[in-house]
Amino acid sequence: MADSARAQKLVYLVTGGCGFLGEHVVRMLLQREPRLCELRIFDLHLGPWLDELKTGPVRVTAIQGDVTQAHEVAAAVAGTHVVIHTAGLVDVFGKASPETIHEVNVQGWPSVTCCGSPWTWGRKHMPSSTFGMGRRKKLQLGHSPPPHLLPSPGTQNVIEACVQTGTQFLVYTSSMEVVGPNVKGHPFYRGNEDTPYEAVHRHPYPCSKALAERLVLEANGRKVRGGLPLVTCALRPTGIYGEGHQIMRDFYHQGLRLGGRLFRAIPASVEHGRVYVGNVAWMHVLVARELEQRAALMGGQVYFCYDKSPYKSYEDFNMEFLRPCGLRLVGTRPLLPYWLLVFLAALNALLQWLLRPLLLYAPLLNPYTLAVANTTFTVSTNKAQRHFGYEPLFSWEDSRTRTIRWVQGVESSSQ
Ligand SMILES: NC(=O)C1=CN([C@@H]2O[C@H](COP(=O)(O)OP(=O)(O)OC[C@H]3O[C@@H](n4cnc5c(N)ncnc54)[C@H](O)[C@@H]3O)[C@@H](O)[C@H]2O)C=CC1
Ligand SMILES: CC(C)CCC[C@@H](C)[C@H]1CC[C@H]2[C@@H]3[C@H](O)CC4=CC(=O)CC[C@]4(C)[C@H]3CC[C@]12C
Repeated sequence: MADSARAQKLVYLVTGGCGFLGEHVVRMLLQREPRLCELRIFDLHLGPWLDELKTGPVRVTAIQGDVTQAHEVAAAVAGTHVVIHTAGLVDVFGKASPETIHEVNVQGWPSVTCCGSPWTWGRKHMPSSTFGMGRRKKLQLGHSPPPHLLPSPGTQNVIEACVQTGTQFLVYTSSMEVVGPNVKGHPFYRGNEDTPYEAVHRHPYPCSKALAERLVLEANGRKVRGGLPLVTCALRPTGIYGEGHQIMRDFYHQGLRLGGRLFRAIPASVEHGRVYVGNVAWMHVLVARELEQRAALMGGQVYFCYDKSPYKSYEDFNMEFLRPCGLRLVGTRPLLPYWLLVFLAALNALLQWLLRPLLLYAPLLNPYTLAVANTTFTVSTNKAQRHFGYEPLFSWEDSRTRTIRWVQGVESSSQ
């Protein structure tokens, strides 16, 4: 590496750096950001694989911490140039309470009802939101509590830490879920960042991501310590797949238990947007790199994460990896009628509620996951290419091969 590049000595922080996406972002930064001199990895749970990174030329600092603790976040952020905030509670199965999801993903404001939904978490109510646009001024998510009333946790902590310690660049991992699918099951077909879509959420996870994204975008332009403006932007991956994808692993094991078969539940015509984890990581690295030079263009913007992965139903897409590992998908049409799936999903939700005092019952199928899996949501955009020159680093063939290899590794390691 050229001395001049190294001389710039950039310090990066990746929150959630030990998660599925976070680990790929960390590895990508080490491979593809020549100006890096220190990489801080902040996570609730640190992985043993971090040790192998500590022998390279970049100083790797692992920090066990909790984003809901303002002082821990501030200590980790102090002295960094760029923060990539991927940490989050990704829970659509009802494992965590709505309050916990909100606290980790957004801020410590336990009494917020999200996005015009009847999903009441507490006393306050927020009106409906309109999403599907790239510009901050169009966001209509209702009124935030006044800042002096905000306790600190979650994404709010990360923003405040940047402001207080003088870190100028913040990249936030948002989600397609910020847009949809909405509770009405409207399809979003080949949409882009400007496609109008009625984003109405009921579930705590998309609500929390939508609120957090708004906080991040609204923070763009705030003066950080030293007087420079904070530059923020948000990346919205669709369903991420690739090495380390827990749900893929679960489907694989379920298929093995069922004698090498999975049973089609969702019509093949329902398309679901997917993106390879390596390309999502690459987009994060590129955004972080370009934010300084293109602050006026990129600050306060949202970008869908996309690549050349084909548009398919959730199950058909998974079979691209599971078929070469010996599984087959039974049925060209769903085996169970949709009304029965709706009934089973509702039954699961009821059982979860009844059993809660005794045990955690969190199956894959619930009314929310059924609605998401059963609604077409695909993106088609080139905004990232136009704004910061993004091209997928991994072709579809490459992404597929890497994922298959990983699933096959899961198989051999579990034997
Ligand atoms: N998995 C997916 O398909 C998609 C994920 N995303 C977003 O990408 C981000 C990363 O998601 P994944 O890697 O899939 O999830 P993950 O669960 O594998 O990673 C999240 C990481 O955040 C850490 N974390 C959780 N709570 C924390 C806390 N209080 N303090 C510090 N660290 C904490 C976890 O320990 C974990 O390592 C999340 O923000 C998620 O909302 C967005 C779109 C799709
Ligand atoms: C037979 C069942 C009906 C099939 C259930 C599949 C579901 C578990 C998954 C279908 C769609 C997934 C979600 C989607 O990819 C979008 C997501 C974005 C995120 O930010 C987090 C994860 C997720 C909500 C993802 C979760 C699993 C599905 C609901």
